[in-house]
Amino acid sequence: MTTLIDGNEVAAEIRDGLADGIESLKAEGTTPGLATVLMSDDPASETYVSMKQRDCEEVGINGIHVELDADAPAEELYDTIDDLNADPEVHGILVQMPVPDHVDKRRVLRAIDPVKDVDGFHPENVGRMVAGHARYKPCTPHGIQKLLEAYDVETEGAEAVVVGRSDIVGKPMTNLLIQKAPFGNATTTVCHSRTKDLAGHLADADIVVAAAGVPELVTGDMLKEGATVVDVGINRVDAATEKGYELVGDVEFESAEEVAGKITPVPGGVGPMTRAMLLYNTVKAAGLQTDVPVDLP
Ligand SMILES: NC(=O)C1=CN([C@@H]2O[C@H](COP(=O)(O)OP(=O)(O)OC[C@H]3O[C@@H](n4cnc5c(N)ncnc54)[C@H](OP(=O)(O)O)[C@@H]3O)[C@@H](O)[C@H]2O)C=CC1
Ligand SMILES: Nc1nc(=O)c2c([nH]1)NC[C@@H]1CN(c3ccc(C(=O)N[C@@H](CCC(=O)O)C(=O)O)cc3)C=[N+]21
Repeated sequence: MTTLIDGNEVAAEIRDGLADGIESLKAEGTTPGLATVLMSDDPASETYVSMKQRDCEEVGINGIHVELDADAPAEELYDTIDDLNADPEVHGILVQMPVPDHVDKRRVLRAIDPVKDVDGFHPENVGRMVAGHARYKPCTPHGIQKLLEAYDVETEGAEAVVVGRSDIVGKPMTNLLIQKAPFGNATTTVCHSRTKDLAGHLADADIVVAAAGVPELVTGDMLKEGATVVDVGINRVDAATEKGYELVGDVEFESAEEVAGKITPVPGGVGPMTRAMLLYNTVKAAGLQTDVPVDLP
């Protein structure tokens, strides 16, 4: 029997687990605040950001949203970040990626005060994570570790294959999986667009994390019997639905489900976990900035 990994359920448990920390902060006069900054007309980005704001409201985090025109001068974004860095009510800042081409993405990541960088993308935070003492683990890979924990997936000694090497998913996921730490200790292979024999690598994998942004790249025939399959991909493909599209992952669910031991769906798998871990990092950030001890789930 294949187990469906329910990201909505585990994300709800994480959100519940944040209530005590949020209470402790409020008792000391602090409401955790998360600022989201959107500089894009992309409808998918707009959807994600509004979901993040709704999550904040649900758990009692103060959500602040800033929207900039996609063709506004880059300076407007840099100035916005400076203002949010200086605002004591803002404990976490997320600039939705991608930013327009005329904006220097690396400058954006460096501009965010590292203690408010709840994405964990600032070079200082990347360095800390790689060195094994993360301040904020990046939300998607951290959420995946929480899913593995919730479904008793043993990573120690496992063969893991990460498909994709992006700065926001593939690289940090690989880093966490190879760490000498809980939900690490996996023997990890990273595949990318120049990989010659993706199927050959996948055939040996006990754990597959698919984050390529290619609809249904990974199919059941490539997988090892009983593998745990984590599908990060969120691809909008044209379909005769009310919205005119449907979401598909980087894994062909129908064929993969036949072979996998445990598998995440899209939607309802990794996506809700990414959002839950953003709330987690925001509560942690508020604790660090106010010296209030907070218990985290
Ligand atoms: N569920 C969630 O919470 C999140 C979902 N996503 C989704 O996850 C997917 C990946 O996102 P992200 O990491 O930002 O994407 P990027 O486009 O930044 O990176 C994609 C990676 O996949 C590799 N790749 C592309 N094609 C292939 C292929 N045919 N075979 C093997 N590797 C390939 C690329 O290789 P190369 O480096 O050589 O170009 C690259 O490393 C997207 O669908 C995105 O929407 C992203 C973030 C969070
Ligand atoms: N600075 C920054 N940080 C990010 O974390 C970040 C980013 N930029 N840019 C884009 C990607 C993508 N991402 C998602 C988060 C949640 C869902 C999510 O909640 N998905 C739901 C449903 C989505 C839907 O219905 O459209 C699900 O999978 O069930 C998806 C994608 C965060 N990202």
